[in-house]
Amino acid sequence: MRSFHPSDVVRAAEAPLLESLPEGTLMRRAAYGLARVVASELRERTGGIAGRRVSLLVGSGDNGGDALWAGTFLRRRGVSVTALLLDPDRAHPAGLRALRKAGGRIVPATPEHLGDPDLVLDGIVGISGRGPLRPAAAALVDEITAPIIAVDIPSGVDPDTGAVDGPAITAAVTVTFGAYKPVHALGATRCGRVELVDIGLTLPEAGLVAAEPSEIGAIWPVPGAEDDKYSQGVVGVRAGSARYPGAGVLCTGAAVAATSGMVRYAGSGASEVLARFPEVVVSPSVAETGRVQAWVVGPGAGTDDEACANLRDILATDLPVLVDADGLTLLAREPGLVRGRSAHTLLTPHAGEFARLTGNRPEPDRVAAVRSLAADWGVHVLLKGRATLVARPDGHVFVNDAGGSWASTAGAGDVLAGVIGSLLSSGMPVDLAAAAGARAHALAANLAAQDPKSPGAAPTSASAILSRLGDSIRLLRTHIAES
Ligand SMILES: NC(=O)C1=CN([C@@H]2O[C@H](COP(=O)(O)OP(=O)(O)OC[C@H]3O[C@@H](n4cnc5c(N)ncnc54)[C@H](OP(=O)(O)O)[C@@H]3O)[C@@H](O)[C@H]2O)[C@@H](O)CC1
Ligand SMILES: [K+]
Repeated sequence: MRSFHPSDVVRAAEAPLLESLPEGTLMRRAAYGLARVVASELRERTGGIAGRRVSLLVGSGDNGGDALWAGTFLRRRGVSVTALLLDPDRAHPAGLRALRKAGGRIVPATPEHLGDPDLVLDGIVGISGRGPLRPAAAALVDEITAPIIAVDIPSGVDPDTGAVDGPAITAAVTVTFGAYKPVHALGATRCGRVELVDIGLTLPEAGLVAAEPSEIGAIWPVPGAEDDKYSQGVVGVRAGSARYPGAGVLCTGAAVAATSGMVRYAGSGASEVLARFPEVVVSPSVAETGRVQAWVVGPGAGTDDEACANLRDILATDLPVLVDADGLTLLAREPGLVRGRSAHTLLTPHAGEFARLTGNRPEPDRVAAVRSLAADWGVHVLLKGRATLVARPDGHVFVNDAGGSWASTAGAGDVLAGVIGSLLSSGMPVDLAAAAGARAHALAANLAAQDPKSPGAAPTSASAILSRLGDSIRLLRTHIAES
């Protein structure tokens, strides 16, 4: 698992080391690691290190100190270094002295001093930064055309929420120290590739984690020697309606593709489902559906009296239930249906549905928002987005950065619900099922946007995502073989 630690936790972990080590040791450790990444980027991008040009954007705190020390180490390798000071009176004194001594140029932070660098280091703010870039920094950053390496975090992006509320850095690479911070998962599009430099921090267990692909591959249920179609789990799908038959087809098809057990469909779209997926066992109603180990309810299922009665009946069982889409609209009117359940419930809202459930949109602090809904209602919550979050009622959160936004297409949510539902029926813990489903779905969307016969990517669709689920699961499972 990859852990993400908020800034107050990182600061607390730094404190004992700052006490016990000679002054400046921790910063030089961080800066040395940063300089190594910058040097390798220079070599990669320009074919060499000595004689290349690096500009440092230096703010008023230790983040600027990191940049100045990294500049010092790069000077020693023959790099031409210019430090642009945004707040000259507050720039890190020891870093400034070291860079000056090493032969770096130190200038005020104005566009005419930017020159034509090969790389720019963003040392404007680190974990004490709040809000967007201030006007002088924003004006300077506007002029930059070279790739930017962010020091610890991309400045202007909130370190703990990844929220952006005005001008901010978009980095090609972010080099972080001691621990990944929430921004590296929640604001991934601003961070570029993220490299972690170990500075020897001892950290507590994190409340925000991401599963590695190999970990998802390792837990993905596949039939064992003794398994039959029932023993692997049977999922019931109550999705689709006369108005939205496609939702039933997509959701059921995804459940079929995700695991090898059995899928039962209940609803008015049975003939459409059968036409596309003859392996599904269909019945016209929830009451007539055979035994299942988990339910998916809601995608395209409507909000009429019958849909409401079905939701009630399904939630009255002692089985894990995933509620999505129209099911969430109904729940928003009657939250009592899930609050007292003894079995697990997973709600899978997008931001708009989240607002319907709680009265507030989840931004800017999506992690806090999803935790609060999960704790208040005693449910698991998967909040969709580029960074999908899965919160347990106890506050533990999984994050999955999709690595692209190709899944932002109609019907993709129906596919996600089907995948997770079938994992739930296999008996997988709810948070892992949701996190694994989100990962496989995002990967399938990225695969669907690509074509092995030509480079690049193109818009895709929910049907195409469904058709690449098998490839996605195979890829995740190959990671086990490789590791
Ligand atoms: N301690 C150590 O040994 C180690 C520390 N490490 C490094 O230190 C970093 C944290 O450093 P830090 O705490 O000194 O503050 P930092 O993030 O540089 O901000 C400085 C000041 O900027 C200001 N400011 C706020 N928002 C702003 C904005 N939007 N735009 C512009 N300015 C803004 C605000 O001051 P204000 O102007 O509001 O008075 C704030 O106090 C950490 O990320 C890591 O890089 C590593 O080297 C590991 C070892
Ligand atoms: K920074």
